[in-house]
Amino acid sequence: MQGIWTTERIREAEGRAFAVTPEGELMRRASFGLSVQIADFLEDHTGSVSGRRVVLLVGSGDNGGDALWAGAFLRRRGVAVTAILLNPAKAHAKGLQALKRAGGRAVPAADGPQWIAKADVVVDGIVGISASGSLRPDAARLVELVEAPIVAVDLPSGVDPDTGAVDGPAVQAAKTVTFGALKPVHALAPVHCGEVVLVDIGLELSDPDLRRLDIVDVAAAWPVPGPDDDKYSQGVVGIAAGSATYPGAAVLAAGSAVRATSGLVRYAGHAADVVRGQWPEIIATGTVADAGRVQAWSVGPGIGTGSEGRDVLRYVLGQGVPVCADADATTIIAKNPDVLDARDPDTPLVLTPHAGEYERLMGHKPGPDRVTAAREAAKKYDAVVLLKGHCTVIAAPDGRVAINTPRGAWLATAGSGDVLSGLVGALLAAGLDPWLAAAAAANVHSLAGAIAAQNAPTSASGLVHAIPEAIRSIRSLTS
Ligand SMILES: NC(=O)C1=CN([C@@H]2O[C@H](COP(=O)(O)OP(=O)(O)OC[C@H]3O[C@@H](n4cnc5c(N)ncnc54)[C@H](OP(=O)(O)O)[C@@H]3O)[C@@H](O)[C@H]2O)[C@@H](O)CC1
Ligand SMILES: [K+]
Repeated sequence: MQGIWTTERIREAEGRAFAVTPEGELMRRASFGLSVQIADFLEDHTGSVSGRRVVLLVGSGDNGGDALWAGAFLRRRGVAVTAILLNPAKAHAKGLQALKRAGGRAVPAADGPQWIAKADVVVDGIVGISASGSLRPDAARLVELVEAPIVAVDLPSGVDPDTGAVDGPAVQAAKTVTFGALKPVHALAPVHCGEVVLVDIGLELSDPDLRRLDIVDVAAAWPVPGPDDDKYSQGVVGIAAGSATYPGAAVLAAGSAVRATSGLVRYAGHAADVVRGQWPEIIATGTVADAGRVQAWSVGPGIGTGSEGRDVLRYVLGQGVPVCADADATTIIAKNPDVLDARDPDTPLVLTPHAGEYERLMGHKPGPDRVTAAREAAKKYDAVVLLKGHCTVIAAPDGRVAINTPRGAWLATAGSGDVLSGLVGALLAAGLDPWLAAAAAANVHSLAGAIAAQNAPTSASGLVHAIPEAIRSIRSLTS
């Protein structure tokens, strides 16, 4: 798993590193690594390094210092470097001196536009981990003029380092070069960061605040049958979804569970005939009480929020097995919290709200800090909370948080959530830790979306059919 640390933790680690390294050494490591990455970027995008024109946007702190020092290193490789100083009096003095000594130019913001127009690459050294709020007007005016690709220093300026929130003008980078460790912005604002490259500067950090699942983690977690397994030993999942009028949710959630693992899938609900017709391998019954034993339930999509849905949810919560409560089940819980009385507190519960369902559950919107929002809901409901959005945040009641960074936005299609709930249910039935089950499901869900879409719109059915290919491609990395 990739660890991600908040800016507070990064600063603490920097403080420890400062105490044992010569003055300026950390910045030297950071800016040298940055210069190498900028040169690589130039090579990739223009075919050469020497003779190219790089413009640095330099703010008033060490982020600007990194940019200035990197500019000095790039001069040695024959790059023409111009620094636009947003606040000349506060520009990093030693970095500025180094750039000038190396033959670089420094100009005030008023002269910026003419240099920006001629740049092959623009480097964003406006602000780093001490950022607050979106870009200030002087910086925003210059960024707006940029047509060349931008390489961001540490993080794209204007994006909140700890939440990834953007509430005004912000840099949209093609590449972000960060130092020491990944920060939340890198997982939560992928569109603004572009490609993220981590330069090691020797920070020592443990116990990440957040995590991002590597594809190898997903491959290792995904249940694979052994020679002694049969259809029961791999986990039987029950799907309670859909209705006679709207059988689609049932077909998608149950089909997704079929595709996810080799365990048995039971379906219970009014869409039994349709489900059986689409998926002959599913044992389908009319009611949850008739469904037989399962190792986990996935309940909610399309069951309605009336008394019947309530009874179904109460029944599955009382079975002493892990439950993934999705869609209508979330709304039922929000409106009738007493249904949770049926739950044995020791059995895992996974809730999968989108922002609107979150608001129903918590009485307020998730807000810009989605990690804290998911953590609060996980605590309140003593459940794993998978907060849907462009980036999915998965919080466990014990405080663990995983971020699933999307692969494009193709998943924003009708029925996509039903597919996710089937995946989570199948992994819960296979016995995965519920937080890992939710995170791994989100990961394969987004990969299946990318495979199904192939740069054109896809459907939830397309997603279901792409699940085996997604699992295959993940497993190919480890086998
Ligand atoms: N420490 C280390 O070991 C290492 C650190 N390294 C580097 O240092 C960076 C952190 O540097 P830092 O702490 O000096 O502050 P930084 O982020 O440059 O901000 C500067 C000032 O900008 C202002 N400002 C705030 N918000 C703003 C906005 N929205 N738009 C515009 N301006 C805004 C605000 O000042 P104000 O104008 O409010 O007085 C703020 O104080 C880090 O990201 C990494 O790149 C690396 O070299 C590795 C070693
Ligand atoms: K920056």
